[in-house]
Amino acid sequence: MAKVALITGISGQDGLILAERLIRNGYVVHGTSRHCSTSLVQKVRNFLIQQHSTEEIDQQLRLIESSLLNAEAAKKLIDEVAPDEIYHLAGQSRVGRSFEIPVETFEANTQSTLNLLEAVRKSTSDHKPRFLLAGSAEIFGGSDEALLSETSRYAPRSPYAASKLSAQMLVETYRESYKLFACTAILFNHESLLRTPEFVTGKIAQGVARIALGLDQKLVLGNLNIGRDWGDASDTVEAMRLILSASHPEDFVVATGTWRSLTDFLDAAFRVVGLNWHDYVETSSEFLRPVDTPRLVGDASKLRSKLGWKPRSEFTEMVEQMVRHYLQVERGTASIE
Ligand SMILES: C[C@H]1O[C@H](OP(=O)(O)OP(=O)(O)OC[C@H]2O[C@@H](n3cnc4c(=O)[nH]c(N)nc43)[C@H](O)[C@@H]2O)[C@@H](O)[C@@H](O)C1=O
Repeated sequence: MAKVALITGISGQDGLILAERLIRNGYVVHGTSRHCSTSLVQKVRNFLIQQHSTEEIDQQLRLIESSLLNAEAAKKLIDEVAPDEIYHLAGQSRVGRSFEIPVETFEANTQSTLNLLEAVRKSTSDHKPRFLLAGSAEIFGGSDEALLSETSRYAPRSPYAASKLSAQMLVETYRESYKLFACTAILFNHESLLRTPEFVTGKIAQGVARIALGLDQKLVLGNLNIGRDWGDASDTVEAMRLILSASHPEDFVVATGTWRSLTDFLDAAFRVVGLNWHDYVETSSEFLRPVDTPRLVGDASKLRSKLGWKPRSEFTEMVEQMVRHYLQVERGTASIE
């Protein structure tokens, strides 16, 4: 019997990459989205069709419209799909935006997690599904530790970070008190060709492409004095799979361990088209956050040693692929989906 996975938020960067990986591994994948519009269904299928036949997609993929904010709907979803594994990726993922919509952020990230955990707890199925939450390194946003691990001090500094920390605490509670196989993957920044310009890496890749093609003269950013541990989404998704396949439920930091400044990213991105970023980048207060996270670097030793995870991709190569992809998008020969 094929394993059944439920991916909430299947149309996001991680959801698409994970769906592709699970289908490749023989799973039947049920993916939820708040609105299953024709364009969303097309977006998911268009992505998967690059790697799979139409028959495989028809047999192994089901898309479901579902609001996880409704406890009854979440319960019905779990009962009907009866998944072996749940990857809870849906939510409001923009840190800056969370300062403007804290209530919606908390509902999308925390209430949804509680509803799903409750649905799993109440499920009468013989084998309860394993549950993974896409957590966030932002829970350490205000920390001054050089390398952040599972035991680092929590220091949320945005409504987004607070919502992710609360969701993670719910996962821990259900694991310890109700003995569910529930884990949080504490994700550091991870990028891919699917990264949209709402995030700084996608914005830079798009901006560089537009400047190189003569469509824009400059790229306007916010705070340049930041650095991140930018990994590759494909490696991150592999970590999620490993965490749910482990013998015990545990939380794991997912990070490369390497720090890059935003100007390192700019350097690498502009170099792809033979330009110097100093000539094109400007800053504006429009893109500043009320409180920013200056630096986040993770220590994934636990994931490496216990589950054998190793990031495979390399920073400069990843940046180059993102810029080349956006060059195609801006020339009109590819879509960011
Ligand atoms: C781990 C964490 O990772 C991601 O959150 P993020 O780190 O906030 O990602 P970002 O790409 O929006 O910002 C990175 C940094 O870049 C600075 N920055 C400068 N200028 C612009 C700018 O123009 N736009 C944006 N978006 N950021 C800018 C900005 O101020 C910030 O310091 C999400 O996946 C999130 O879901 C998650 O969990």
